[in-house]
Amino acid sequence: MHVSLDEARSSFAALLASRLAAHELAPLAACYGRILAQDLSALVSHPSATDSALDGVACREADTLQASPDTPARLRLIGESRAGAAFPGAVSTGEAVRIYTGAPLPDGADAICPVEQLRDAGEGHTELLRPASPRDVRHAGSDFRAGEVVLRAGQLLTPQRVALAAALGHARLPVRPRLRVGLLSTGDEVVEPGERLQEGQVYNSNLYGLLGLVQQSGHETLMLGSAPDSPRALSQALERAGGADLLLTSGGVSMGRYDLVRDLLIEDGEVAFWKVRMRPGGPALCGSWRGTPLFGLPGNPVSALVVFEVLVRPALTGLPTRTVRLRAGENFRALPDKTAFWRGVLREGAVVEYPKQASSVLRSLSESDVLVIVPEGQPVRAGEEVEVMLS
Ligand SMILES: Nc1nc2c(c(=O)[nH]1)N[C@H]1C(S)=C(S)[C@@H](COP(=O)(O)OP(=O)(O)OC[C@H]3O[C@@H](n4cnc5c(N)ncnc54)[C@H](O)[C@@H]3O)O[C@H]1N2
Ligand code: MOO
Repeated sequence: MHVSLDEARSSFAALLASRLAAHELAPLAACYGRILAQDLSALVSHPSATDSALDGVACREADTLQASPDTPARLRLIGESRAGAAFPGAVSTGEAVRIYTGAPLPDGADAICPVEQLRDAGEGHTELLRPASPRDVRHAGSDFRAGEVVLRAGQLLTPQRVALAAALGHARLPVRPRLRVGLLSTGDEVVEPGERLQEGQVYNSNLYGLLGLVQQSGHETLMLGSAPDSPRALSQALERAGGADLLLTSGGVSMGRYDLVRDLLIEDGEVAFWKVRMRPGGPALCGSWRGTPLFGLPGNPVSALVVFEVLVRPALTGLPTRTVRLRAGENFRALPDKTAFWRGVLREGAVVEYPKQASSVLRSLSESDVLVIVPEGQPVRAGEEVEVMLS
């Protein structure tokens, strides 16, 4: 019986839940691509003191309101404020302090005039050619305040967010555990790239798609090679994954005599679901083998990678699939009982269909820009908006 996309996602997530529940502390430099496990608050405020956004002078705005090249505001220079060496005194009417970007604003000053708008007036004075601006004062805590939650549990740690975490004052971050994911390709016909290909054989492209996708999702991979179509060879290959948190297989989940992965689960584990209301990827299989969660991806190369994006990645990252809406540049057909994920190409601000949609055409993923999501029985007309995933 075919399950819905939501049922498939929650069923797989439930199988992984206990393994993903823990968290560990990782140094910042090891956090790229990992998932934050707890909310993160700022340990300090930024800026830590009210400071200047420009190199120039700090003064009182009221002294400079009429300043122009013809009627410059003449101010007496009384000192300097540098990052790390604040001016110790206060600025009074008619006075200015030289200041540099990021240096603390002296007491009494409320505005900045940049160096490009200054003219030397001799005798320890400077002339402002335009009014000093309070907008170039950066107030303490205006970016974030100590104690404020700035990053949220579940966020993917991109380089930008790791940089922000460093700015918040954290040296180590609570991250979700890395699962060890065993990857196994199945099929007598599957051959490693670099070897000689006989007629009827196919190179093991699925492995090289899945390897990268698992790593991109923040987890470790364990290469189990490929297994021929025999129950014994299959279980021997999976045994090599001792200690894996998840087994990811490709091929052998459809209706053929040699589609053996499901039999393996029936005999030595449990089937959580088999067949999902989606295309490509209908025959996806999920369950556990000897207590280890197993996801059986279909062998067709497009199906394997699309099922990963739609069903596997959300569970591995804990993040929902990110979609955007685009204008359809042509009609997209719907399937009566399956959500379709058609490969789409961006053209003139709209999305059109990639010409070859067969699940065996791996080029369709390489040459398309998005996966167009067409819900069951709801065709999309040209000009309407359609939801897409980046592929
Ligand atoms: N009678 C039916 N036949 C099929 C059905 C069906 O419902 N009834 N479903 C079709 C669909 S949809 C898909 S998808 C495939 C899935 O089949 P399997 O998961 O059993 O995969 P295989 O039969 O082993 O291989 C399918 C195809 O993919 C190539 N392949 C396999 N492994 C790799 C790999 N590691 N790298 C690259 N390519 C691979 C394989 O050579 C086949 O061409 O079943 C349909 N059939
Ligand atoms: O849906 Mo299969 O997964 O199209 O070839």
